[in-house]
Amino acid sequence: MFKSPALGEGMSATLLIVYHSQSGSCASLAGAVYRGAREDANVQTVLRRAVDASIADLESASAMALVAAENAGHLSGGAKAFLDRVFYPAIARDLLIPYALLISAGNDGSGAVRDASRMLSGIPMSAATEPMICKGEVTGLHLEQAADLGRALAAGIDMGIF
Ligand SMILES: Cc1cc2nc3c(=O)[nH]c(=O)nc-3n(C[C@H](O)[C@H](O)[C@H](O)COP(=O)(O)O)c2cc1C
Repeated sequence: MFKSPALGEGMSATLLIVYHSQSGSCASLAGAVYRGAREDANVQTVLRRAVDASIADLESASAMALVAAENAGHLSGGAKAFLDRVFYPAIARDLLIPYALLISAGNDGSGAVRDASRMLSGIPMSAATEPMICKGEVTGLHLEQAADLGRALAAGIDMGIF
């Protein structure tokens, strides 16, 4: 792939993957996104737990993937806390970077998509892809789809689309 023409001098092409996981499901999906994205040598890929992710991580990212679960019909608390923390700082910095949502859910996921989309659109960040919802136990197919998401996001950054 080629170097993004959209990047200025000194800026890096970086995909930020932020995840919150209790049982390990979202962690394994985030890891698959990471592995897929890492295939593109022109793009730096940063994997952060939501509790550790900062506005500085977001500031240096060309795009973000948020991987989180649905809990009680809403975005999981750890992911919500991350968005709460960066919301005003991101607005202040005009961080209009594109994002992708990957939701792990027992049987629904729509509430988590609604919550995350609503908060991110308020910054306002734009959705780079349709939200991906993985229902039930994480399967090999889910992991492959997550890796494909990572590849697609990295390719978009590399080509200067994001
Ligand atoms: C407290 C709790 C509430 C949950 N609520 C929902 C829910 O409302 N809808 C749903 O589809 N799955 C629900 N689930 C299932 C989780 O979304 C699912 O197990 C997911 O894979 C958890 O990922 P994580 O452990 O990596 O955070 C819930 C799980 C827990 C522990």
